[in-house]
Amino acid sequence: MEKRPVVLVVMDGMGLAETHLGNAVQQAHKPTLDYLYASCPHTRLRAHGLAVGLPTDGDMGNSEVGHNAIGCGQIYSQGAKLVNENIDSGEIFHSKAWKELVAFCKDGHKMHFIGLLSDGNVHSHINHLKALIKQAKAEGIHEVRVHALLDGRDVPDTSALTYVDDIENFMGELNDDTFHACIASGGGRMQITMDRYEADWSMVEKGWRIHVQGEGRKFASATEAIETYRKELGVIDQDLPGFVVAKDGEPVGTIDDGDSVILFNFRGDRAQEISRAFDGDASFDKFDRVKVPNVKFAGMLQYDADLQIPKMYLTEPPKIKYTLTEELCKHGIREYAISETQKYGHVTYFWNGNRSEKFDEDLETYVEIKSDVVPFEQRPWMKSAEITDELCAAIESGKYDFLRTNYPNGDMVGHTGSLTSTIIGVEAVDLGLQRVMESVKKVNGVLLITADHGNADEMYQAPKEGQPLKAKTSHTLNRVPFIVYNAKCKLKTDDNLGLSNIAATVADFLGIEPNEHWNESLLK
Ligand SMILES: O=C(O)[C@H](O)COP(=O)(O)O
Ligand SMILES: [Mn+2]
Ligand SMILES: [Mn+2]
Repeated sequence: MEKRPVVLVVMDGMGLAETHLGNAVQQAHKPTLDYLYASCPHTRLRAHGLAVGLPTDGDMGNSEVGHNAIGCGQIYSQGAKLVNENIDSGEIFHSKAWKELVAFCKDGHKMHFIGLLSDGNVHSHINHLKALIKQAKAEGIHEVRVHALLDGRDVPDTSALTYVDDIENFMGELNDDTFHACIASGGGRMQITMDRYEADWSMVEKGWRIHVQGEGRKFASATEAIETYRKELGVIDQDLPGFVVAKDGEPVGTIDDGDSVILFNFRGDRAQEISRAFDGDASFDKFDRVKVPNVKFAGMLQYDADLQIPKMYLTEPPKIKYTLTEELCKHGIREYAISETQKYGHVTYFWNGNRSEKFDEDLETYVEIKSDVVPFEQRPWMKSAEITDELCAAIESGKYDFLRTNYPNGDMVGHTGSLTSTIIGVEAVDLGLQRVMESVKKVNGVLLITADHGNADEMYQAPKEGQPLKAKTSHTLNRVPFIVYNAKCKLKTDDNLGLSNIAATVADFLGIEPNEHWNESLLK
């Protein structure tokens, strides 16, 4: 095959749904995508469940597992599954980290659990938290404090109380004369603690003050905080401000010297910054931690093995080998990756099997466009134009053989639950694609277009008879497109094909032999 530059575009969160109702992808004015579907080879891929290493086909896809699969051409058991197995076998409680943390806080100190309180299974699962609390009691811990990040992004938008009630009932049943567990602090996941890719460290600082120092608005319970904020602000769970649970004016669970802290999220992007705040020495300068308690800290997983974030962890992360980048570097292929902050790590860190370091400084170029820190329903176009400017220039420069990008709009705007804004987000992507096509055509390249999972394709929850439609903020279980522009080819259409079939396809178009460990190419 003649050597031509290959460009791969991931339209984050733009899946394929049958229904038109609430489908921002279908409802958008998208002449470019319409043209591509009408005139170019295309197929559908699985982007959820077993096809991306999740426990069951009931699990929706997400960016981590999606970009891992695209970037390594294989299916690895992912965090959600590995933690389940580690807990089911009891191995987790024999890990070095668990033993050290238990021993450290046993006498008169507290064990803290910080994490996303839901069953979304994207960053965490409430069942994992329950298993850890139960075992903490069994091993003689007296005090447990939960710092609950409220979801509403991977689960229904106002479901926080379901999970708060669930964990409080669970802890209530365990509580007795020797053991006391309760919620100590929390807040919406888009307000505190769970920033990613250094988009907004002030979120992490807010979380630190609330969880560690007990500094924030005080309430008698998490329920009171949620109900009060909902009444006052009318916002959905992910946007609820931080709160501290207090009794007689005193926080019930600050993080103090001698305590142990477990971050029970398994996914890495939104877990790294708070981990760095806990693990960081005196040189940590992202915000003023005021006082750093002498604690032992562990993550549910190690979120970046090269950078050792965090140093202690309960579950071994998937060891993703034979990545596309590694293989392309061996062949001297010059790579270019670009996105805006919110998805920058998706096309670098997740893409390369959760490694943020480059394989080859000379062959790889990474570009980050700074994301705005605004509610994305107010700026649904996000940085699509700026990404496109840079990408088109890179394509036309002739300096790169393989270029990739992620347009975040369908996903980031989709998560806000606003159908109108998400339609505009999809239109911004469509405009970007049109410009990318022109550049690809100029250099006689090949353009591949796909998505990592659905989101914008279903903006309403399943309708319930007699009730008004409710916004849906989470991802979907739908298939995603795979489209080839400017290359004559025939694509396979088997129902079992998924994101892990893309790596070999890219290799085919670049004219190199796919790695033997990769799943088959989509080319017939
Ligand atoms: O972290 C998030 O924003 C959501 O939980 C998942 O979205 P992503 O998998 O598309 O990043
Ligand atoms: Mn995504
Ligand atoms: Mn998403």
